[in-house]
Amino acid sequence: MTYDFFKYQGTGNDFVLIDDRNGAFPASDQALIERLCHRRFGVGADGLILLQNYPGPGEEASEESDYDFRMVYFNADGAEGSMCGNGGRCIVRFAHDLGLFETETRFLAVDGEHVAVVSEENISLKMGAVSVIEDRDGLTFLNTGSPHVVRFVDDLESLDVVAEGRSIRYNSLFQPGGTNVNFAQVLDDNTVFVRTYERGVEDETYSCGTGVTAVALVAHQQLTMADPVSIKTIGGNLRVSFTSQAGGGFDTIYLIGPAKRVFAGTISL
Ligand SMILES: N[C@H](CCC[C@H](N)C(=O)O)C(=O)O
Repeated sequence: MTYDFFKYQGTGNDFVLIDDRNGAFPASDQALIERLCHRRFGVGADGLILLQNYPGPGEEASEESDYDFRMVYFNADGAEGSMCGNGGRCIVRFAHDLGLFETETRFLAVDGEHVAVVSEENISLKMGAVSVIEDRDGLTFLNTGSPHVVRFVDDLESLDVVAEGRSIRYNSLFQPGGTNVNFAQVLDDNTVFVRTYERGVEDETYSCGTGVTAVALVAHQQLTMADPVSIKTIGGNLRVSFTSQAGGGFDTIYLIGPAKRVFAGTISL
């Protein structure tokens, strides 16, 4: 079998994208997906994303669920992950490149509906609402589609993100699922530098979309940083805009930044 694939990256968070509208890709083959994401034995990526038809076989679309496509996201370890913000921006660029919509799209992901707008450079992706920011034994924890710890530090450049991140990722407070871990340093009144340890990749990535979204909301709540928050990651710059609710939650959250096609190829099995 052969499968055409495309490689996309969003601020250095990189993904194998496959047009699976015919449903032929063996999505339950975890070892295969892990191998394709491997940087020595495969294409190399932080995750693999399928673009599927909505409704799928046996599903019925209602008027409210008139989606352009469905996003199915796998982490580099081959397991289906929770929501991926940079992957979401990449699949929107992919769907746009495939001609599935012109400027605005609605699609379905594991955490529900997303809308997104494409401009020349940037993809603005609407994220799910966040109802609560928790304190778990002094660690700030929230779910922005994926689970995230946010910790502010003074010297992010020299921090051992993998060692520190891994110890929090496996902390019993977050089991059985574990958590992604973001370390953040305030650079100025509305800019934060973020480095993320990603579960499922089990390493630091160059950028994490749901992670920087989490950091922006915590920066607003704990440090009164104003909307929109500018984020610097190793892989580039992002912006997060949001509305804060009286009860402490957030909605109309947008993750904004570039997403690009890098190359195309063919996987032969
Ligand atoms: N890189 C992704 C996060 C993937 C989340 C994944 N690591 C998990 O928790 O399953 C992003 O841009 O939001």
